[in-house]
Amino acid sequence: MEFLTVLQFLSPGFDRVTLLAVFCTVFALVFDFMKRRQKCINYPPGPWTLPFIGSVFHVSNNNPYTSFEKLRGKYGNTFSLQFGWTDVVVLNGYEAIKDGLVKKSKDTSDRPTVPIYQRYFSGFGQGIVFAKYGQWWQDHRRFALSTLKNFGLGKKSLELRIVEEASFLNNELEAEIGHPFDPHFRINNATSNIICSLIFGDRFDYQDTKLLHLLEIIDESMLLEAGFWAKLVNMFPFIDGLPGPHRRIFQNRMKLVEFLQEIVAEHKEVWDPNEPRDFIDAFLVECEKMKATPNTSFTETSLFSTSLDLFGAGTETTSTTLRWGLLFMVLFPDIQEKVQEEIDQVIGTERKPALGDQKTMAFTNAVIHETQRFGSIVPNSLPHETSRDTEIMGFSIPKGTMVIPNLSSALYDPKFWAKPHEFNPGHFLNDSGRFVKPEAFIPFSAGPRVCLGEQLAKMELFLFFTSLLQRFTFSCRRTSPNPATPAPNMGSPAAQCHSSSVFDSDKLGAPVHRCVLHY
Ligand code: HEM
Repeated sequence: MEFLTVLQFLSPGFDRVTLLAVFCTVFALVFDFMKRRQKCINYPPGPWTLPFIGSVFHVSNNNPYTSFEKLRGKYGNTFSLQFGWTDVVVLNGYEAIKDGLVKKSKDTSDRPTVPIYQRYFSGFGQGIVFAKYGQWWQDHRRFALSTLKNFGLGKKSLELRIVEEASFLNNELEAEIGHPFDPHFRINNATSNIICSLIFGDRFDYQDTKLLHLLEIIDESMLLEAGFWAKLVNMFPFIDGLPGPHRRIFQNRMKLVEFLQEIVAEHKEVWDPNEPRDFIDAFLVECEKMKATPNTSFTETSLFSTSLDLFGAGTETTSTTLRWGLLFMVLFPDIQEKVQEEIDQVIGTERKPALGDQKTMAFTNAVIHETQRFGSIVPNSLPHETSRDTEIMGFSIPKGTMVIPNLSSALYDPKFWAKPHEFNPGHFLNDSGRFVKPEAFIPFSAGPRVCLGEQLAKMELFLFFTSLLQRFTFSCRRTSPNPATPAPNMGSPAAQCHSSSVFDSDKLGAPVHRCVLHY
């Protein structure tokens, strides 16, 4: 107020509100001008910007991929944007993403401070997903990976757990014969049960209303986090306290924390440090070990953020990919038939699928990979940030710039894919029908921040997908409109066929051993 009084003294006749507005505008213009000067030497080109809002209006909220493609056509594979006052560089095509995330990984592996997550995590440490690039992230990522390995990642025990869960899922779907139903949360429940087994040492029944509520919460939060309001709050953090849908994100977060608090309390009652049963037990052992270390990041509060990261990241992603897979089977029945022929040949009808089958099931493997490529469920990865000045594709990028790896642009890069905009399992098969993986296949991103759950997700995708297709045939309900050919990059398949995302099933008699599940 002192400052305003001085201004008022210098400009008599103007009221305080007018003076404040004039001052803010001048400040914004000067700040914007200084930023432009700072960036102009060899900075990636980009569209024009406006003070305060930057170039955000050049990017569609519903389909950023199309906007990025337009901008890429005009400015090239490495172009710049400005979201509010945040400088952003978008990397397009496999070559630019590899240069940015792999070759310059030491410079680009930080995460930006996203205001909505800053509030989201306040008091609970950084977790892993949005942790800054440094000791905390390194310690927690390493601990999570090695603990998940100890509890079965890549081992037979976890494989058997997934196969068992796939049977539960099949039973659930079978129980719906003759009734219309939506598979969304059952598949979520199945994938979430795998990560729950690793973190909490337990699974949840498909009728468990508590878990169902939590899965709905995660689903809602993910939609809200990608929505308009969250973007607005990230650009203008000061509106964070205003009412709006973004506040649900914080409320949902608290519900998840409360759920975890209960589970941790139960664990502590029967905790034996010599025999950790799951991730929570192992984390508590680590907390005990590090108790005497000053400023240790292994505390009970950080257990919440890390576990929630694994729980959230490990549920929706794999489940969404599986639902894309089912939708593609509905849309391409000839491909579904070929997958089933391979299943019948290699696995048969009685034995349960095993990971070892993968090497003799080139076509099924190709279909799963093509589902991931064409579905592109995390189209822009997670945002990165430069932790020091760097150079990507010959452009100078200053420290503190947000880097968006446009993963879809690599997954549809015409240099690597013969028919990038078609669902074509042939992309992963060579002339003699053997499975091959082009290097531009990066749905899990690349570099040090590559998805921590890649190995787990791959195990789950193969075992769940083959189990489902061993038991069922998926097709469009005779009375339903055919689900529209999906436009990928939209995240969830339900977004494409909302009205028809209900399955209906009826059983065919012998000699066909599969049930038909109708979309
Ligand atoms: C099909 C399934 C999945 C896909 C497509 C996927 C994709 C991704 C992508 C694109 C990233 C961002 C990488 C980057 O910043 O460049 C990521 C990060 C991450 N994912 Fe996944 N993910 C999947 C499943 C999982 C599962 C099952 C887990 C559970 C263990 C998981 C845990 C994580 C974590 C913890 C991170 C943050 C890594 C870090 O910042 O160091 N993901 N994932």
